[in-house]
Amino acid sequence: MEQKSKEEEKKVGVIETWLRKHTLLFKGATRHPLILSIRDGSIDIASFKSWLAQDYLFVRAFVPFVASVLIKAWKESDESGDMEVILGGVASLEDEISWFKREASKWGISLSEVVPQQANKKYCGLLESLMSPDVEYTVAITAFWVIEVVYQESFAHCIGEGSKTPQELKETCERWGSEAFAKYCQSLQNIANRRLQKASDEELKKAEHTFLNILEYEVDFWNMSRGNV
Ligand SMILES: Cc1ncc(CN)c(N)n1
Repeated sequence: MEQKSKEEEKKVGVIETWLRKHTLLFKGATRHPLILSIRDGSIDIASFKSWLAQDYLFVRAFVPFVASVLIKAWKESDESGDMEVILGGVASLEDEISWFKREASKWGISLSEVVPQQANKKYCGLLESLMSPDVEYTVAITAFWVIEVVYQESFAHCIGEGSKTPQELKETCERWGSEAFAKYCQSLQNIANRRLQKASDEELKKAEHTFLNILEYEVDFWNMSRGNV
């Protein structure tokens, strides 16, 4: 793909430029066969249950990561509104954890017995490395946005026009596919874009590397559940 000049990137927004440049990988993470199988109704429920159990563990590790982004916003942000957006994210994770517990009990999953699989451990390890105070706010908020937007784009696809998502999975898809979640992701994207526009070349490079890393880890995360097909 053609290289964009820095001036062009500023006008379009760094994230939009990356999304165009890395369309294939982004599609790989947001149109994974597991998601497509939810949308067309062919999903194997064992795969869904496996994803649910692993994601519960992931979300527990995601909470301290989001808290670390909040601390970075407090210390480094040039806009006070960032904190409110991130705080909203922390607050909604409490509800999300309760939802996972209810959903797990609905499907007969004992969450205390779930063992993290390799791809999950690796991804949680990445989250932990991103919590380091050495990781700049710009890189951390970009990571936060991409983690959230992968789920938003994926699950919105399952409830879009023509979807045959089974009734019992619709609530899951609504959780991340809703308009409200899309708006929240847009707020995160706006913060990340604002920061990236002012970032040094070195910071930009680190943020793009993290963006790509996360997309790959998301694909691996979906793949874990496919092992059950
Ligand atoms: C693996 C994964 N990625 C993203 C999300 C959305 N918070 C999630 N729950 N799990």
